[in-house]
Amino acid sequence: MRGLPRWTLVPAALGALFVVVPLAALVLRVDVAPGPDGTGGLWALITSDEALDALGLSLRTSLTATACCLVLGAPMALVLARTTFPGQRVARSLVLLPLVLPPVVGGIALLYTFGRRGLIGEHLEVLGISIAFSTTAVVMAQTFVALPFLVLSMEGALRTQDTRFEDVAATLGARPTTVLRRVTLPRVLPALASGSVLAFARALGEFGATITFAGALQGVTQTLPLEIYLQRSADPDAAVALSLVLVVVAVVITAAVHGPGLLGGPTAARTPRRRPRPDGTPAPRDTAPAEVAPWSGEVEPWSGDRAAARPPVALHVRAVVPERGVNVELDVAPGEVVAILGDNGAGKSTLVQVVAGLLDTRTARGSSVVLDGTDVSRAHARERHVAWVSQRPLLFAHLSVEANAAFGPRARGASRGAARELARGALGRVGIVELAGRRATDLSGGQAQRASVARALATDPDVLLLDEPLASLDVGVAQHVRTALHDAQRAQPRTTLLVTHDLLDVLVLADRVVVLEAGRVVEDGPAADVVTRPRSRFAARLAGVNLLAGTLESVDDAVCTLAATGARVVGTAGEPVSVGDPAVAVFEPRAVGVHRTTPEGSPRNAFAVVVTSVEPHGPLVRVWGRPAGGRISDRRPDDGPHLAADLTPRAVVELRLAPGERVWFVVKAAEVGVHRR
Ligand SMILES: Nc1ncnc2c1ncn2[C@@H]1O[C@H](COP(=O)(O)OP(=O)(O)OP(=O)(O)O)[C@@H](O)[C@H]1O
Repeated sequence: MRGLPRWTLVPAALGALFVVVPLAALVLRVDVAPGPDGTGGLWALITSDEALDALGLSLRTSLTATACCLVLGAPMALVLARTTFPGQRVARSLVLLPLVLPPVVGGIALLYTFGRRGLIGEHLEVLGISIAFSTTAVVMAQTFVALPFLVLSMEGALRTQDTRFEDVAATLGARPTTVLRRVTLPRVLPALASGSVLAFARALGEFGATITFAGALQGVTQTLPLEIYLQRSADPDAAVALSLVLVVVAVVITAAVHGPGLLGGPTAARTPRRRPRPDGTPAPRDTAPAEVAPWSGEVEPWSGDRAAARPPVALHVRAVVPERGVNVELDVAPGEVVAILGDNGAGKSTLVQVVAGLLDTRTARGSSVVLDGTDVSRAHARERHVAWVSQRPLLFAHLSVEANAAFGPRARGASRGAARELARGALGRVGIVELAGRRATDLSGGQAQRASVARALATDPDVLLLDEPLASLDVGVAQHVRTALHDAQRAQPRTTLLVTHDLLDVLVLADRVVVLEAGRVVEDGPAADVVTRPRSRFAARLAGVNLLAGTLESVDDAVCTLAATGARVVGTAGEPVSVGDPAVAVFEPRAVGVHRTTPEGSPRNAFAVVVTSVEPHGPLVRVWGRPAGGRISDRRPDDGPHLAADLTPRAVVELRLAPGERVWFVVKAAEVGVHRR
């Protein structure tokens, strides 16, 4: 009752009674015992020849109709949920029409299609095939009314499924049919099962379409609902007894769909089953750092068949996706790890999707991907030999960890044994070979992400695409996975694009850094340079330094003046520069002094700022400010550079610094490094 108004109980109870009382009345009307003359009685009535014929026919035809619904309905649901085509809404409405049509209308429609003089029936008749008023007609009538139940149930489940699982399977080399069989269908199995049960139930209870299209011939077309209807006037007791049989069947079916733990009913909540550990303690939950199995650091020998001989490949990508404002061109050297950085929406994932072949060619028109000199732009994701690891592990929940890792090699045609060996080798590389037998759902966040990396490595990809693989992990767990990635790369250098927002990833994993801004490359250089001498605002933020961009106005020996947005910055050039060069001025937050009044004398830069936040930063306090007119007048304050100053807590108290205060940020010219953009 939590949170529910009490009055809802009344209509709810009335509704329940409305369903239960008529059923109770039916049950009470049944004469279980035979009459005084020894005839009648429930058992005799439901075991009469007519009743058994009708029940047998109903079960046979309903099962056949359910099979037809599966064969036709599952592909229909797949097409409706996973494709787009003109007139799709209309097609969907037509498919679901039998749900709202009176069944008798369906029967008439079938008659005019498959009857003797029907649209198709008259041609079949010439061939000696007569459908109407046969058992086949019963099955067709039942299929006609039951099909939408299966389509609706499965389409709904497909629409809510995360299609990235299928993307992963494709990048692992699986063909569409393999993806369907091994990834899509297992994931919608509960919906498929409940849809089938509902279709079976609807077929079993079907009356109107059947009597119109198939008639009522005992043993041929007279199903149980027809038998009940016909007995109603001849023998009401028999009709009631047979109705009870249908009620019992309906109860069993309802229990199968909604009963506890059965076929994905509501009480069978999809919480992943966690196996206890051998010592009896519960299996670990996701993302709990303390529960990540300690990694021994040992690296198992790589047993990939192609690994030893094959040198890493070079990658050239031109990602042009106009709808997303992305236009990026990139060359990656063999075995190089390139970190792709940038703000949210900068185009990092889009770049990765283009390389993986996960965008349709219309969306990514103008894009091209060349691997080791071979143009794979038109190749399907499965043919590119490019593996993709995303922020979520996307492990196939119905498979073990080892089967997940073996998925790629199997999809590429390896035998079971060979795939298993490759999977174990890859799991060993990321330090979780001892988890091979676990279900994928029984892993912590860090273990799952390592398994996901192993699954990618097991295919020995030409290019590894890591799209924020550590972003969803706790710090400690991320460190485990980062180390695993680092060691895997050291053991076998692999051309890699690593999307990240984390400086540690750059420092530990990347050879080179590319920064994207609004779909364009704004910085590209060796990781060490980008971190120590950032040229883009994003890289400066990552490296924890202040950055102002502009054009060099004057150069006097090493001292130069940069005209930044509405301000002049004086600094020292660490490389040869000339007037007119686009350049950036970079300075550390700890070099910034904060003053309440305009400072006097010495070659200093002073920027009027409005304090935007004050936050702890190790033993110091970081004061963030946004230029506020004066030395820097930013026309778009929201886009203006944020400047940081690191002060002692005492200085913050003395200056009474709080968001909204106007102060001066002051930095000596000698502390400002200037370099070309
Ligand atoms: N499926 C999509 N359909 C249309 N536009 C999209 C789609 N996915 C992303 N975009 C848009 O494309 C641009 C680039 O998005 P993308 O996901 O590549 O950025 P990102 O750098 O990976 O961002 P984040 O760091 O938030 O993941 C954004 O403007 C985004 O809104």
